[in-house]
Amino acid sequence: MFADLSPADQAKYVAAKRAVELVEDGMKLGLGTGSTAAWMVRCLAQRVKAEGLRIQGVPTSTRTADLARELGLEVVTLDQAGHLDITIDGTDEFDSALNLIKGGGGALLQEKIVASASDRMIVIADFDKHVPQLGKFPLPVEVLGFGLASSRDHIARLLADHGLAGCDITTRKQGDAPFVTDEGNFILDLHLAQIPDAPALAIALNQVPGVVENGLFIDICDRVILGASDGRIEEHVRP
Ligand SMILES: O=C[C@H](O)[C@H](O)[C@H](O)COP(=O)(O)O
Repeated sequence: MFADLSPADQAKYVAAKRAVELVEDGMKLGLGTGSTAAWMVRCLAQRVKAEGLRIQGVPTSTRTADLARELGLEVVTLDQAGHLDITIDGTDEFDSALNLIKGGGGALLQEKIVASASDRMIVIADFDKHVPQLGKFPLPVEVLGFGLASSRDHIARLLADHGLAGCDITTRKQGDAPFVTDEGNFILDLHLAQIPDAPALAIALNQVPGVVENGLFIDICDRVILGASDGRIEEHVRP
């Protein structure tokens, strides 16, 4: 199943496999979204099959739900599960405080709800995702379609107040059409380059009418597991 992987996939697999080792029989899990999280779903399905684990999974996107079902995992909604033991997800960036930028795949809203309903959030990634300061990866913000231009202008003014004047804000596209999230909303990508005060910006963005959620995950992630293509693993725990 895991033969002939590219170095990038080997790194993701190594991190995913390690995270799945922390899963115990009877747990309810949040299943993240993205290429790294997909490896976690595959590794989890393999363990469930081999060891007969009783696991319920709450997916954070239709993509992950489809993959989990295809591999035979039991999929339930967050409300059916109630409380979750662990969410395992990927990230686009993380800093040394284990704050994250997520949403490169557009799943940030369900990811944040699911991670926040979990006792622990474990992030899996390759070493390149570790940054000294968040912001190089464009910050995704999920917004309602109603009043999109007005919300974008409001965000631009807010960024200026946070010392980030003049940053480009783009509407995410899928082909020629706007990208639409699982919840039927749009994504604005904020090209900030650096975010001097991520906790403050995360709170401020969610005050803008029309903003549904932003991709800054502050004080949510408990542990990051990094994998490398040579099998090396590094773990960071939130101080
Ligand atoms: O919306 C997508 C998620 O936040 C992903 O977890 C994130 O973009 C990382 O994806 P990948 O593992 O493919 O780099």
